[in-house]
Amino acid sequence: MGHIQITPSILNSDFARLGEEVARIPGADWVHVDVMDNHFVPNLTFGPAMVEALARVSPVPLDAHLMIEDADRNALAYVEAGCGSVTFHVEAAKAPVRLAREIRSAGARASMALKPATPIEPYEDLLPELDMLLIMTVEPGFGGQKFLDLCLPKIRRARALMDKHGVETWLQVDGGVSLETVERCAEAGADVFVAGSAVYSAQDPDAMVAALRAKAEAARS
Ligand SMILES: O=C(CO)[C@H](O)[C@H](O)COP(=O)(O)O
Ligand SMILES: [Co+2]
Repeated sequence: MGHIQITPSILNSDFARLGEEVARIPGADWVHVDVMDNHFVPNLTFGPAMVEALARVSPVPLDAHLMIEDADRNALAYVEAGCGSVTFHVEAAKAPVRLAREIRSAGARASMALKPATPIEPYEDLLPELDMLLIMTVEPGFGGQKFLDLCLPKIRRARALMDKHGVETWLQVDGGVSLETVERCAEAGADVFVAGSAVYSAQDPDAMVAALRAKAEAARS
């Protein structure tokens, strides 16, 4: 299992002041950028030009979460925009192995996401192709939703499969992660934690990053 990483999502931050919003979380490991196309999910956010502008000012690297159809054709634009990690949804990729290899060849970490109802087992053999697996803990589309406890067994099963294959793949959780739920995720085997509303609704977002990290680290020991 990798070290604990905290990745605030800017989805619930102030879109009119994005440069200032990312400057409020210097203690984060990554900034999580939720790209939505109004087709794969019923919501619309940023495209590559906006992400490229954010990458230029962010104090930490960008972790793009692509909730877009036709990931095969569109994912590389986010590597070119300067993201250090690019996550595509397996439900939106026609050729996930080829896509993961293309993302890696282009110079970013390759990551694949699973919606809550998508099982991990059919994708076990893909784990060595991935730098990170994202297990969604809400239905993708919106920030501020309630954490789905029904996803915890899948996190445990994914961690067991990673151990079985001896891979270094990080295990990210995204959706409803807060001081109330972060321990459950860490105990189940997650090591990378996305938190949007928990971080940006806090008085001091960087202190919330530290508090989430402390809870996750304590849950693991
Ligand atoms: O991918 C996402 C939604 O589809 C977001 O990353 C996620 O919901 C973060 O926000 P919150 O922590 O408020 O749930
Ligand atoms: Co996300």
